[in-house]
Parts: sequence; C-alpha cells; structure tokens
Amino acid sequence: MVIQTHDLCKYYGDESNLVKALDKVNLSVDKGELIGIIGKSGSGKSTLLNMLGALDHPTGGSIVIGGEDISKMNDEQLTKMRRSKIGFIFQNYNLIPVLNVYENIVLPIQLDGKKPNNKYIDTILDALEISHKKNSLPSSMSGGQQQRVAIARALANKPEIVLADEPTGNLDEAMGAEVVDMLKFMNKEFDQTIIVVTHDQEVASQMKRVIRVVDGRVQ
Ligand SMILES: Nc1ncnc2c1ncn2[C@@H]1O[C@H](COP(=O)(O)OP(=O)(O)OP(=O)(O)O)[C@@H](O)[C@H]1O
Repeated sequence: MVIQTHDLCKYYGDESNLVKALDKVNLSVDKGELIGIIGKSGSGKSTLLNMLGALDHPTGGSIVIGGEDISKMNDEQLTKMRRSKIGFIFQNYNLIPVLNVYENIVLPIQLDGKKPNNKYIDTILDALEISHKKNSLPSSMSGGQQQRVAIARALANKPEIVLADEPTGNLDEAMGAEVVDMLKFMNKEFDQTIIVVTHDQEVASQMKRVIRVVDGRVQ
C-alpha cells in the first residue's frame, strides 16, 4: 500500500457556512497503480489530490503515505517526504521565473541533495519536444510548453508517486496524447504510482482505475 486514507475530511468555513470539500474518504492506493480522478467542477478532486500529496492538512480522519501517518509529521519532515517520494504536476505549472528550463527541472533534485541524471532528463525533454528550450526562461514559452517543463520536473527523479492535476489541460490533442503515453510508460516501466485528476474522458479511459468524486465523497 502506497497511500491509505481513513475517513479523510477537509471542511472549510464555519458552522453557518460549512463546505465539505472532502467528506469521509476511504481510499487505498497500491504501488504501481495508474488512477484517474474524475468529477464535476467543485466536487473536490484538487482537494483530494493535495491531500494525497501531503500539501494540505486534513480537518478530520487520517492519511498514511509510504507507511507513515503524515498527521504526525512536522512541516520539515513533510517537505522532505514530498521531495523524495512525490512528483507534482500542477495546473498552473508553478515554475520559478528566474530559473531556466533545465534549472527548474533539477531544482527539486538538488534540494533533495541528489545529483540529476542528465541523460535521463534529456530523454524526457526529447519526448516532450522541449529540448531546444533547455536554456530558456519560462516567460519565453507558451502555456503548453511550460506545462511540459512542469511535467519533466515531476518525472526527473523518478518519484514513487506522481500526482497530476489536469496535466493535459493546456495541451493540444496530439501533445496531450503524448503526455498520457509518457505517464503510462513510466507506470509500466518503473512501477511508479500515478494519479491524474482530469476532465477528459479520453484521458480517464486510459487509466487502470477511475475514481469518481461526487460532492466530496469517493464512489
Ligand atoms: N480555500 C478554500 N476555502 C473555501 N472553500 C474551498 C477552498 N478550496 C476549495 N474550496 C471548496 O471546496 C470544494 C472542492 O474544491 P476543489 O477545488 O477540490 O474542486 P475540483 O473538483 O478540483 O474543481 P475543479 O474541477 O473546478 O478544479 C469547492 O466547493 C470549493 O469551492
């Protein structure tokens, strides 16, 4: 088991205006799973993904990642765990504007005190068709290209878990298909656990398991 939640809750607001973004979610994710999370806008998909990546604190229940109950970890331990075990692909890229493409990609590896595998990174850049942008700043790139940098960054240290929020959202059909193929390849080849939030039925249909979120509950 890579991730396990027990009655996981995330509530916002107070009694008069309570939003149950996640309500008693029980979910088990095994090593090597390839999961799509689908659901309407506002159903709680991103909140769930953030919880699974220990980016946010639950208001109730528990979550165990890699055998460790994260509610018992302090912020420093959480950061360390995320850096070594989890790759994130966010909807809004979260690239550092003053760093070029290569520097953005290797930053998490360097922060983790490791050496980047440049050959592997070149392979990823090639597959994502951004090799020619290796020394460019994010601001000189299109949204789709920036998203591919974020994808390369998430994959560069072959993390055990990859969490992606709408990874194909800003890409045309061909490039979106390329990214899905890459996620499937990494899942198969390296047994990485991959969880993808998506609106796209075509993307969801290529995952091995699909989880539907309805009003903060998992079905
Ligand atoms: N910081 C916050 N404060 C208050 N309510 C929040 C906050 N973040 C999320 N919510 C609420 O929690 C619910 C779930 O939001 P979430 O972003 O997880 O949905 P989603 O399924 O990812 O939506 P989308 O597909 O539009 O990205 C929504 O009702 C949202 O308004």
